[in-house]
Amino acid sequence: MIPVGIIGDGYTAAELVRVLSRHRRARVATVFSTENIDKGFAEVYPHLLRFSEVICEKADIDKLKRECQVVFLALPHGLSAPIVRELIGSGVRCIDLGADFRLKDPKIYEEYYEVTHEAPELLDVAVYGLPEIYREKIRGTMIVANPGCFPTGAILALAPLLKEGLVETENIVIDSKTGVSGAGRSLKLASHFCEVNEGVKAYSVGSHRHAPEIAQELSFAAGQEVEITFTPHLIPMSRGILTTAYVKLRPGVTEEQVRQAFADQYADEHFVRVLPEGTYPHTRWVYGSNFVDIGIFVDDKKRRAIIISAIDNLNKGASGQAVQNFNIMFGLEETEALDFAGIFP
Ligand SMILES: NC(=O)C1=CN([C@@H]2O[C@H](COP(=O)(O)OP(=O)(O)OC[C@H]3O[C@@H](n4cnc5c(N)ncnc54)[C@H](OP(=O)(O)O)[C@@H]3O)[C@@H](O)[C@H]2O)C=CC1
Ligand SMILES: CC(=O)N[C@@H](CCC(=O)OP(=O)(O)O)C(=O)O
Repeated sequence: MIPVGIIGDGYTAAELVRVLSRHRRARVATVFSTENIDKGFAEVYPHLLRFSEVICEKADIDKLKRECQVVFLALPHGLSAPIVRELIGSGVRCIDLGADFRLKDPKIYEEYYEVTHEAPELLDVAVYGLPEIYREKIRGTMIVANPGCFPTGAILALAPLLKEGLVETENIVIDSKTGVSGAGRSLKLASHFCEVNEGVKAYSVGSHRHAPEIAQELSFAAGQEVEITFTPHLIPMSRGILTTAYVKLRPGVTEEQVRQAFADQYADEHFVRVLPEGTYPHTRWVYGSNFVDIGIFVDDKKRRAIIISAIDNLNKGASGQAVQNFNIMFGLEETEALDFAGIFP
């Protein structure tokens, strides 16, 4: 069994422990906490009773170096970078669920996250952990930058079209709706029941931190700079992200070419389900699972494609994808511990 450590005991850590509890080759050796030290993880999250015996501990990086082959960092941005530097120095591989290693340009990171990057020399060492695009690089890396939740849904919806040069690289509009668990477990006014229930609102309009991450990865796919407008909306549900993206078709591009681009890109991708024509994703079809569902509509008259994706923000948007990356890094079956359907209805 491969001993793994988890730093953090929030929602993504809980989803990691849930997924890893059915992993046949991994054992959660330790979970670090600040507020639940000495409590059983299943006491903090009773849905994990009988699925986890691990006790929350005070952070001790030396213990991770001694006992773990890989560490999942489930911390707010800014905290992971110095820890990752120390761990990889001792040969411990790291999967960072936060944002510290996703943006290749430290200036953009500092502009959007408003903190100085503490390990900019590692940005080129880290591999962006989207297996459907970077699988080969993920295999050999010491650091996986697990993607943000919105970027996972948006990039998988658009990369095939940009890679094939089928759509314009400007004026791409990406509209996402997210469940509240995306904000984490710690208490915040914006995720208070009365602030969220029975309503929908846009937030971080024109300034969300995931916009440069999406633009970076779509630009890599296109081989040229891609310009996007991204607006997230908070929806009164616990899990799930539905993303609707609008792109302009290049002259002469046909619906068949659009559909073929998705078929080609995702033919062998277990976790990407391109839905049949006329069927559009529902967040409940991926609830609790590592799947991303994609629906395609081509409006030939308006020369526009509308691509819709659905993910579970805590699973494919965070912890499921992190375990998928772990499986790839350690040469395991990529679907290990992850091959289950969502819960519906
Ligand atoms: N929730 C989601 O859907 C997704 C989250 N992510 C990212 O994953 C990371 C974890 O998110 P999530 O689990 O949802 O967040 P939570 O708020 O649920 O948990 C955050 C964890 O970080 C710990 N923490 C906070 N501040 C400190 C500190 N100063 N020192 C040490 N530990 C600290 C918290 O412990 P304590 O409260 O005890 O201080 C808690 O264990 C974040 O970077 C997030 O942006 C990525 C994709 C999706
Ligand atoms: C509902 C909600 O607040 N969602 C979060 C998603 C954060 C996240 O998952 O991403 P990082 O890892 O990049 O912080 C947000 O919009 O900031």
